Amino acid sequence: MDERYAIEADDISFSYATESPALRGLSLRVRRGEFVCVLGHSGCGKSTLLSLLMGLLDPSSGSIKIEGEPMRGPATDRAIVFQDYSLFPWMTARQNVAFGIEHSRGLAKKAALERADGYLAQVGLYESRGKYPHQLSGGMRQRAAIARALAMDSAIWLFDEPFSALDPQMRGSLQALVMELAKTERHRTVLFVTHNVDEAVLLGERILFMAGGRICREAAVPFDYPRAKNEILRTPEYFSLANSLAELFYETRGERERAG
Ligand SMILES: Nc1ncnc2c1ncn2[C@@H]1O[C@H](COP(=O)(O)OP(=O)(O)OP(=O)(O)O)[C@@H](O)[C@H]1O
Repeated sequence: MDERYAIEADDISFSYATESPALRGLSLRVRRGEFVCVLGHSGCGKSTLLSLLMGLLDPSSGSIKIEGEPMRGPATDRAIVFQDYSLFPWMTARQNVAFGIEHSRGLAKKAALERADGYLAQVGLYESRGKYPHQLSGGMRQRAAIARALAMDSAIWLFDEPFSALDPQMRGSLQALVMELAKTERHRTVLFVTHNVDEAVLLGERILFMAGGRICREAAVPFDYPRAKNEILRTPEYFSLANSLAELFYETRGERERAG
């Protein structure tokens, strides 16, 4: 068992029933405590990869290890945050967060609700804890989803384009929140899927670029944490990395159709 890696995927392939393969021999390694962003065109297999890493789908070939152990389906060592918030609409923000605590840690309802308040405060949502999802803005709902992931105390966080539907200001404040929670509070392992080059460069320590169901390129991000967007945006390193990633988007357009 290799202690260095939180996630190891070796040569994994996956096909949906009627489709050409969504993943084709993909391999990746994410070190413990590393923040890795995954970029790629729509349809290149990013969400499928996350579903396999959550244990919601099984690879048709290849193997996955989580914290050095063979994948055994969904477990609380991994939490996922989706673009569409995925909160229970009939529960308040507080109840949504408490639900995960109650069921993953076996706490009584009252204790779970009290614990939930702490996590909601951490994401700036304490005042709105009694509101239902439809009473919250998109950004607030995403904060609640992040509080739920915090409450699960999972060592690995998977994000599937969580901020794509948000306006730039909200997106900026949630990016800062995720970086702070992932990097300063405790070293979590994060795999963050996004379409957005700027977001990948701002957040990631390493960027994996996917095309045609596998990883075709990777790049190290040359900035230390904590990072401030307005500082890194002006550097030549930022400009050069963002440009080379934008070029990759251009080069790999239509890749999946060619591969299929
Ligand atoms: N449930 C499904 N049934 C059949 N085909 C699917 C299913 N989910 C995804 N696919 C197909 O598998 C391929 C990979 O899809 P996936 O959602 O993983 O890509 P993605 O990179 O996450 O795309 P996006 O960025 O648009 O979310 C696509 O061709 C998609 O149409």
